[in-house]
Amino acid sequence: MKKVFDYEDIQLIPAKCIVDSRSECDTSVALGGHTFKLPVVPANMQTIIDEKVAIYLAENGYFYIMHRFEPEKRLAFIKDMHSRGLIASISVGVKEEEYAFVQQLADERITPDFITIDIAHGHSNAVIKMIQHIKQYLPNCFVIAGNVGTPEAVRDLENAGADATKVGIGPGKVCITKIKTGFGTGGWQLAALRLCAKAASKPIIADGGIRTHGDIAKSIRFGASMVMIGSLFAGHEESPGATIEKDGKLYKEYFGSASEFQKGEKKNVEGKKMIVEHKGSLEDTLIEMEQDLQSSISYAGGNKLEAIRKVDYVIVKNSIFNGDKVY
Ligand SMILES: NC(=O)C1=CN([C@@H]2O[C@H](COP(=O)(O)OP(=O)(O)OC[C@H]3O[C@@H](n4cnc5c(N)ncnc54)[C@H](OP(=O)(O)O)[C@@H]3O)[C@@H](O)[C@H]2O)C=CC1
Ligand SMILES: Nc1nc2c(ncn2[C@@H]2O[C@H](COP(=O)(O)O)[C@@H](O)[C@H]2O)c(=O)[nH]1
Repeated sequence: MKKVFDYEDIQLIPAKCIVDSRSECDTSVALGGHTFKLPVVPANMQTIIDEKVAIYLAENGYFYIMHRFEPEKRLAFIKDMHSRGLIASISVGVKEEEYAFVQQLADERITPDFITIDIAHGHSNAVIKMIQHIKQYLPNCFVIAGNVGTPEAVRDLENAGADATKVGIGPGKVCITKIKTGFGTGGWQLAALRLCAKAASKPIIADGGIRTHGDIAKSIRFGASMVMIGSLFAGHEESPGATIEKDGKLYKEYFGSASEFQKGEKKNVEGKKMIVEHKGSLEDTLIEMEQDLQSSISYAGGNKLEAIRKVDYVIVKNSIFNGDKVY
């Protein structure tokens, strides 16, 4: 069995600084022929992103992936984003009607810039078939496929034509897959990312388990091109989740895409609903993330994101917080 670790077990080792100010460090990243301000994408979940948030992110140079839980809105969404000169990035599942939707896009000569195939167990013939279907009908679309947790899965989806893969089965904050099924990368997501990245020949998106901004830098170090984040983006003024007042304090709801609440039935439930403290504006969080990542790059001894990939690290088993809470 391989030695495994997770985000809280790792510290990156500083290298000599080459910048005079952290503001000189460039956090931008290229994906699918576009350059984005941060290697970060809010999770394609209904309490994290809606049309308004997508427009805000796209207009301000951030990557986004719209969720797939209001399928009837997708066509109009793509047209609206394109009419504004913004990228269109949507999600699909693998059921029969999704094949018809992709066909409809092709018939109407509408190509979203990015399509993410978003299912729980992405190492499957269902996802391989959908990748091939999208590539046949929308060959210019950048396809992200997931979720997976093994090098074999990354290779299979890349070989089927995926342009990027999304890694993470069960590390999410509202995930109960690990408890309900006994499977996943929960508790060793960073080590799983490392194994997957070694096998990958295309970009990897690390998905789930990010609890601090430092975890973004650690994901980059272990091979991610981009990091998908749910819980840290939940609870903002702009977040679509309902606002709840409790004992005079404001909270917002954050629920799993496989929760009973999302599904509307108690069948194959692998997610839960929780409330998170109200966090203020999304813009402030994005700016803080950028500043923290600029600082990470400076500690890595560079002025670009790639510098982080080269740093050394130590495993400090479960001790980096010295018993403190994360925040
Ligand atoms: N990243 C993660 O760890 C996880 C994420 N999720 C999220 O929850 C949402 C719902 O996911 P999902 O249930 O896949 O979506 P869907 O309910 O749309 O299921 C997609 C298809 O895959 C099948 N399917 C799902 N899981 C399995 C499995 N373990 N084995 C075989 N077939 C399977 C479903 O059939 P059937 O329902 O009949 O089995 C269905 O046909 C997604 O957004 C997903 O990303 C969910 C769990 C884990
Ligand atoms: N097992 C489940 N995973 C889920 C569900 N809904 C979303 N997700 C995954 O979690 C991440 C976000 O993780 P976070 O730690 O940043 O909060 C998200 O991108 C999905 O991959 C679910 O119901 N069950």
